[in-house]
Amino acid sequence: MELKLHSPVGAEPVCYTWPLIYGRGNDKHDRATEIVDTIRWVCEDLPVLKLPLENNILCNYDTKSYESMKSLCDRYNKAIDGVVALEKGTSLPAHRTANSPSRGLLKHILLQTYNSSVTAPERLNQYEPFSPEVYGETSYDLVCQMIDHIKISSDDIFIDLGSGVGQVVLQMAAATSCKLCIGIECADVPSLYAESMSKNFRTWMRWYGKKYGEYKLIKGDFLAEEYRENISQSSIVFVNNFAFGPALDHQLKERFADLRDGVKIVSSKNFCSLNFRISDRNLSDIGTIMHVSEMPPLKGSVSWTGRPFSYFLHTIDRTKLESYFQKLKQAQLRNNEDDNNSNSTT
Ligand SMILES: CC(=O)NCCCCNc1ncnc2c1ncn2[C@@H]1O[C@H](CN(CCCNC(=O)Nc2ccc(C(C)(C)C)cc2)C(C)C)[C@@H](O)[C@H]1O
Repeated sequence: MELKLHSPVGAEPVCYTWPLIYGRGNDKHDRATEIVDTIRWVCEDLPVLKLPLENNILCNYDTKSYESMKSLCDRYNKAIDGVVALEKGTSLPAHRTANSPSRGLLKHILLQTYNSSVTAPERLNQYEPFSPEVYGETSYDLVCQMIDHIKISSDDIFIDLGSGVGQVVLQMAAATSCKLCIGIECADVPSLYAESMSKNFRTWMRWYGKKYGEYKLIKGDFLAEEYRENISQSSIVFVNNFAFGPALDHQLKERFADLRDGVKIVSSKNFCSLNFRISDRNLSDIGTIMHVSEMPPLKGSVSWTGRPFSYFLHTIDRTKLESYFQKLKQAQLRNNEDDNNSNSTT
């Protein structure tokens, strides 16, 4: 037994097999709820359908009954076939100029992508600071806040260092105008899931008729020599380094020394002290070439320590170091003048 949903833009229908895998005790992964939410999201894009569907089918259905879900899907499909047929007639079918998904829709698509890809979440270490299982709970909104906080253009290349199953990369590819989004992940299980996440993401985005930028999910160790260039060519670097040790952070600082001025690094632990001041004792610190600031924690987000999470925005700026040496030189020149003056008067 299966349930089909026709695409609002005439792409291939998606199929769910019944019985649906019920959320492992949590409704956010309940595929039946996902089907109803999908119909609601399609209605958001098609106001002509919103009222009739809400009044007729979205008001009474039983997610535990196949018959009820079957009739829900059949009536949705009938309505959609009508709209798609109508659009086929018009000269400029609206969806040909695909738009980016709204933030609400993208959150739903990332959940659908996760549900259809990560079939055994227990195989992922769920104690990660941002476990993929609950991505939509806080990480999604957090990344939205980062997107609002840093100016992003189509000249930008984004990289997520240690990208897990790829949720942040997919979100950035669909939510920003970056010309390329890259994720590098070394562990086997998340990398394998990232492949199916990518496949299902493309299927869902095509099904909704939504556009997204180019992205690459790479399996590898981001410290490997072969990825130095991927990092040095990036202009926006995300690294959730909260649980990284000093050795790993040091290795990352080495890569950051190659980044161009203006490049932004957003992390969950700061790479240099917030009150770093250049002196002749810390000239080799990464702090000499970057400004760092603490970003406001996401409203409502608390970390497992109970304190609100805070984030750090680092911006590469070598003029800091240049002006330090300028001042040093001027100071030396003044000292020399004073010496000369004092010599000449003696
Ligand atoms: C071969 C080998 O294992 N060598 C050891 C190398 C260690 C360092 N190199 C690594 N290379 C590649 N991937 C590695 C290596 N270290 C570990 N990871 C992977 O990071 C993943 C965990 N990721 C999260 C995955 C999802 N992505 C996010 O949460 N991204 C993200 C980034 C920034 C933010 C903000 C802006 C808010 C700060 C929010 C979210 C973080 C915590 C590091 C795990 O799957 C690890 O396997």
